[in-house]
Amino acid sequence: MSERPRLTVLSGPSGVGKSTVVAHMRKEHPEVWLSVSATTRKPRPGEQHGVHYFFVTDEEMDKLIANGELLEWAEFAGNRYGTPRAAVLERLEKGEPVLLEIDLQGARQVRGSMSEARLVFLAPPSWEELVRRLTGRGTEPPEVIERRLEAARTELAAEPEFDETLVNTSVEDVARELLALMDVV
Ligand SMILES: Nc1nc2c(ncn2[C@@H]2O[C@H](COP(=O)(O)OP(=O)(O)O)[C@@H](O)[C@H]2O)c(=O)[nH]1
Ligand SMILES: Nc1ncnc2c1ncn2[C@@H]1O[C@H](COP(=O)(O)OP(=O)(O)O)[C@@H](O)[C@H]1O
Repeated sequence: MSERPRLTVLSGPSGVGKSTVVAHMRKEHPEVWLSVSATTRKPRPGEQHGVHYFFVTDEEMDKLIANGELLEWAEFAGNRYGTPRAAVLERLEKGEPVLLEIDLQGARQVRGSMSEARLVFLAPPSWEELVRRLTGRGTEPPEVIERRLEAARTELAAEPEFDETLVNTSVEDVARELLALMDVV
């Protein structure tokens, strides 16, 4: 156990399996606190306000940004996403392990503002497998998938900026590796 649990950032291209890995990990370790982001994206079927995201309007997002309420924020594939600052700082103060699942631009901002953060990159086993997962998820129309794959090329190229890389071949293995990196097990 380290003296003070650090902030861990998990990033990686859309469709690589971030949500799947995090959900698997938290099933067995609910003490890992996952920040709930605000987003202007519309909810997918089954997504709940306050659980998966805080779904906000453009005006509400403008206010969150203007009031300095976000630790970081970014525009990704046509929508804005941001991490509510207060909740993260509160958990870190209490010494709880904190996980942010955010995009590359957000990860860079956190690196700049919180030097103790550990940045973890989740990589696909191959480009073809990433396309298969993103397409197979069936949550986005083809033009949105295209946009996300375009972003994915930039994100994959930025992998060397991260402290650690985990390849998502097996959800179970990656979840275990992530827990170990977070000093939870
Ligand atoms: N910068 C930033 N990115 C976020 C935040 N929340 C989610 N994201 C990222 O935004 C991207 C799109 O998320 P989403 O629309 O849920 O699609 P999915 O990751 O493919 O399921 C992903 O890379 C997320 O990690 C946030 O608060 N800040
Ligand atoms: N290790 C894996 N092997 C095969 N399929 C996976 C794996 N991890 C995730 N998936 C599948 O890939 C798709 C995208 O995963 P998701 O967790 O939504 O990605 P992200 O949150 O990174 O956008 C989902 O259909 C999920 O079931």
